[in-house]
Amino acid sequence: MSSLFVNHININAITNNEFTYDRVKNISDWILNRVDLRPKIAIVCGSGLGGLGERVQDARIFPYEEIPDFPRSTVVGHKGNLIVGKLNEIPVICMQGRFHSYEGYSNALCTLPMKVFKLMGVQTVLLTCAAGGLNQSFKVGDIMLIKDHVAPLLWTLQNPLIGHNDERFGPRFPACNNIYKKNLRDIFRSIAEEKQIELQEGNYAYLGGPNYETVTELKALIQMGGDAVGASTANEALVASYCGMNVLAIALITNKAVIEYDSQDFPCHEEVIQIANQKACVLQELVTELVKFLDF
Ligand SMILES: O=P(O)(O)O[C@H]1O[C@H](CO)[C@@H](O)[C@H]1O
Ligand SMILES: Nc1nc2[nH]cnc2c(=O)[nH]1
Repeated sequence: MSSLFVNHININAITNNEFTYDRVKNISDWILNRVDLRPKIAIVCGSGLGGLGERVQDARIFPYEEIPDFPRSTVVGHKGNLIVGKLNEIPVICMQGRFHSYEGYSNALCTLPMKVFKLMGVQTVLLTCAAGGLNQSFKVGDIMLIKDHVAPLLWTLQNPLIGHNDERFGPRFPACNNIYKKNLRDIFRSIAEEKQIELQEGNYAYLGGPNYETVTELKALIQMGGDAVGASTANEALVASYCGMNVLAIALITNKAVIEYDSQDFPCHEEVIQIANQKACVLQELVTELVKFLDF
């Protein structure tokens, strides 16, 4: 089987024709052949949130570069390990670092792990991310449960579902009005309530990055219904849902969107990582409790 990569650059930029069922199955079998556990829950750690992976016990750690046909993590705050083990006694598979389209990966490649999870037998995908707060009532450090997304990039040829559709993954025309499952959000909310952790809920706006947004773009995203903005998660949620898996997604608000022109404030990745690191333990606590309720 020939590699999809030339010097780690994805040569399959537009269609997902190269991500055949057999090729994805090859990756999924490669992982399953190396572990005894059969996780039904997958967790994706966002920028600065990889500490969750360190909570996984009896862990088998696979650096991405060891996994056949897997992309590499190139972003600070994304370690690039796939971890299989137990969180709170529950079998999980955890991505310590994700792939973003601004790294030069097509959205089809960014979301390849979702298809791998599907073929491994995963039923629930838990996505985490760092995001900028568009909703002016949000504070830095808030945790936002994602209710829905708006993703202008996915209205274009960047949509990861473009190309040949293999029905063994999902339908040609998937419905998307119910991606982020209410029952999972309800469970997460009740865990937060019990722990007296304040929770926000809102819509995630997805842009490709790598630049942070202009003031006018931010205003447009607010008009579109966005409460937080980032460069991930929505593409993964779309593909996970298309594959028939349950999706829960949580954004940590690491910065407030600067929606005044001529402001001297500006976002930066160092601050995103710093805030994510500071607040990661709260998110980790919630997720560790949550997995007990997802292993059905
Ligand atoms: O979405 P995650 O991977 O958490 O990362 C977020 O943080 C980075 C910007 O600081 C962007 O990649 C944005 O998407
Ligand atoms: N695009 C984008 N990604 C982020 N990740 C964390 N904060 C932000 C932000 O303000 N914009």
